[in-house]
Amino acid sequence: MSIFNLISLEQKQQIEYFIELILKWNSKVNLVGFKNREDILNYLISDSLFLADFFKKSLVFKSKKLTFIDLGAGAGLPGIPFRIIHKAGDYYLVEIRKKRAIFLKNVIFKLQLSNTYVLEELAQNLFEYHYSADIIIARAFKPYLQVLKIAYPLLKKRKGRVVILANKPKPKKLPSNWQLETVYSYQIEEKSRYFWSFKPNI
Ligand SMILES: C[S@@+](CC[C@H](N)C(=O)[O-])C[C@H]1O[C@@H](n2cnc3c(N)ncnc32)[C@H](O)[C@@H]1O
Repeated sequence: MSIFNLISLEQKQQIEYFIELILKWNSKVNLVGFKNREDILNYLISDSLFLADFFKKSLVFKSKKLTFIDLGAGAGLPGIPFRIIHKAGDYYLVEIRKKRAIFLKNVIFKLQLSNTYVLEELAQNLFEYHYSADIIIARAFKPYLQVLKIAYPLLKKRKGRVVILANKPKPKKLPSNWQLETVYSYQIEEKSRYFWSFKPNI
């Protein structure tokens, strides 16, 4: 069964509108490498749907009032399609490039995504600006060890989790202040992909 069968007609329409906006803006702002709807859907958006499924099934994430920080959001992946499905809590998309941040603000406005915000900041500065979160998400942002380093102070107070979208079943090595709590695996176009969910050792 396709992961797209798990979402409502309204969510499918919002995702189609998001793809339309990506394709429209992509001619002027370098957002994504893929140039057609099918590839964007298969290779970029599917991950977000599996991510929503992962959150739905995981006991750790049952609280409705979670705060999410999505590091290096780019064109809004995995954040925007995830947010179309998972509407609870607050969601911060962190993106340092101005044009991409403007695109993200435009998408949030057009799709009327509530409690979803863009931070045009360096991820490394968030702690200094007193941001913190329950869940830090990263897809194609930086090597996982760097993501964990940036995320650690942001999660410390809330005993949260870091979820990294990966192409390998598990990380090679892990710093002593982290443990790998869960690995969720799924397939896209017959290739395996993974969510690594890390818990800080506090
Ligand atoms: C390779 S793209 C991935 C985008 C998206 N997560 C995806 O999976 O398609 C990485 C994004 O992170 C942004 N970025 C890189 N370093 C950053 C930093 N230190 N703080 C905030 N954003 C950063 C880049 O501008 C870029 O849009």
